[in-house]
Amino acid sequence: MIWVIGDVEGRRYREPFSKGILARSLSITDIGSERAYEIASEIESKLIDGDINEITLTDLTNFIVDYLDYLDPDYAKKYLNWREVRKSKEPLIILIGGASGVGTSSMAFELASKLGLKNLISTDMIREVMRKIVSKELSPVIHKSSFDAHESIRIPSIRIDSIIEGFISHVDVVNVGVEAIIERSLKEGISIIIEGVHVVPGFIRKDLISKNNIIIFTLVVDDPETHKQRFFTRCRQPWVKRSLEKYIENFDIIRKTQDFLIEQAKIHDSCIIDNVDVTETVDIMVNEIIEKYGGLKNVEQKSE
Ligand SMILES: Nc1ncnc2c1ncn2[C@@H]1O[C@H](COP(=O)(O)OP(=O)(O)O)[C@@H](O)[C@H]1O
Ligand SMILES: O=C(O)[C@@H](COP(=O)(O)O)OP(=O)(O)O
Repeated sequence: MIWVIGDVEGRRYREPFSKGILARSLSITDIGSERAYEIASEIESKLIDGDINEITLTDLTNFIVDYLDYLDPDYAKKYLNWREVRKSKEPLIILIGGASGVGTSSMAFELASKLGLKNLISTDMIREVMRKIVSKELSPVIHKSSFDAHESIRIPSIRIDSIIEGFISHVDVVNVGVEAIIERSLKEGISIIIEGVHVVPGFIRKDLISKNNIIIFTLVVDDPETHKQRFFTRCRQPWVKRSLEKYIENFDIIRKTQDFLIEQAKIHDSCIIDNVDVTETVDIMVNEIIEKYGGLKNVEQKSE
């Protein structure tokens, strides 16, 4: 048995070396789960061959980095960068927005797997809970979708496109719930990914979004045909209950909401990603996170 020695607030602890834990921590590189497990086994064998049955977490990390560097310096670099990110005293809160069907749910899942983050919530789910609390009479807009919320606006404004007005009203209400999740995550120190059409640059309270440990991405699908196909691939899954018709009928409106999201992302200088290739989308998000968050040991609020 190899024991790994660490300390929390000066109190020493030890836990058995686990190839599974080590393999999962290598997910940030592009090694792939099978090879990651092989590398974890190779590292374990080297420790045993070196008659090491107790090792500090720091020495184990250095041992892993040296072995990764020997295999491929890029593996070591990605592993080290990610460990820097995880040293921060603040939780990592990742917001992934985008019009319906662009891939926010799928990319959130891929990113969570890559980063080893356990908490992931969709704004659709937040909205569902809020719908139970707020009646249709009191807030008709929350009981609609983002792309048909305009139908619930009782007195449409003459100054703004009614579709965008409906979208704004719908997003604004759901954001009360989104902000509650962000506040809870900050309070508890929980890293989380929040994804969905209701994550819109400029809609989340400035005192929250200005924190350096909160990062927002806007996914888009530039090509309309590719975007439309996404609804077909999603509805192809036998367990998916949402009707394809509803999205195809409202496709032009959904594209209009995407144009609004792009406008908002540009105004608020937030990262826009054309979500065409899964690996590329995830790599862009990982690199952005490491760049923005990696050097922060003690996260402080950005100056106003
Ligand atoms: N980068 C991508 N390349 C190919 N297909 C994708 C990509 N991102 C998402 N998809 C697929 O598109 C469909 C819609 O994605 P989903 O995550 O459900 O969208 P959203 O949550 O934004 O409505 C799903 O079938 C998903 O597998
Ligand atoms: O409100 C909306 O635009 C969609 C967002 O869901 P995604 O398409 O982004 O999953 O929710 P809906 O009411 O269609 O279930």
